[in-house]
Amino acid sequence: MFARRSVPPTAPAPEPAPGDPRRPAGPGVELRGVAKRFGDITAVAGADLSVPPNGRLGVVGPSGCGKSTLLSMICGLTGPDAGTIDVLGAADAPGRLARCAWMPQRDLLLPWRGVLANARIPLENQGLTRREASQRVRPLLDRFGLAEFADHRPAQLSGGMRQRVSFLRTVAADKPVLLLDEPFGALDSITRADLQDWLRAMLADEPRTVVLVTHDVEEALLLCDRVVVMSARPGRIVASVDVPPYAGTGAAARRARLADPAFIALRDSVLAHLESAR
Ligand SMILES: Nc1ncnc2c1ncn2[C@@H]1O[C@H](COP(=O)(O)OP(=O)(O)OP(=O)(O)O)[C@@H](O)[C@H]1O
Repeated sequence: MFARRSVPPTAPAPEPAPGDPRRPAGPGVELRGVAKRFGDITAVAGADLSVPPNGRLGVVGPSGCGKSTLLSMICGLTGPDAGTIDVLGAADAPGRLARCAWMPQRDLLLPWRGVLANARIPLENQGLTRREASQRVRPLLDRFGLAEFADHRPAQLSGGMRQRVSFLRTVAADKPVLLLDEPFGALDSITRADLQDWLRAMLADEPRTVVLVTHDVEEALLLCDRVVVMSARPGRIVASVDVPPYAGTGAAARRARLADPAFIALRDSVLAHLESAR
């Protein structure tokens, strides 16, 4: 249903210069001793995480354990109370924000803008004209099943459609780091599987550093090369599971993976960690 590439082909990109946010320098995403309190609530306690450039980390954990807070700290929108965060060589909040495309749980679509106009916001923010940004984003509408709805306002869309617009906007931002917070939670199972397949194929073609927060353990294991489990609040990393790569893309490869006894054993082990993390 969805085709593979994230952005329409353009002229080959030159190798990013040193200092360019797209150039990997050192670790992809690294957190050392990161903690965050909101008043009396300790949301995150002493988180240590390291994701190599173009690595894909899945984060699972009980509701309220601080997963979303972790993402908003990585991209610099929430300041940690303790610890350090580095994103592709940037330790300061504006530098981290420049390197990250963040898809929050709530879609934050602008109600007065249509689908296309919402999806092109990051490109407008990067200095493209509305026309140039529309040219880049429009081909993606079809791939996300939104072509007929280009001018529809968010209030005219279903929850699943709004989530697809939000996901499209995140991918279209074309940043080297994707922070995805339950990106497919509101989708029906067929569309969800389609978008998982699309994302996996896109990342195979155009690797990026990904931190994926999800309540779906299978989704984390299908899309990521490592999955960490957070404890109930205050959130700590209590388990880390390496996920062996698997060959192929698309629905057949996914189904074979889901039926693989090694995959089932991995899923059960993450679920067991989750149960003891509550
Ligand atoms: N801006 C805020 N002000 C006050 N408390 C907050 C704020 N953001 C998060 N919290 C609190 O911090 C804790 C962690 O919230 P967070 O949204 O990070 O959890 P989560 O693991 O993403 O939850 P869920 O899986 O339900 O989305 C919660 O107790 C929440 O109430």
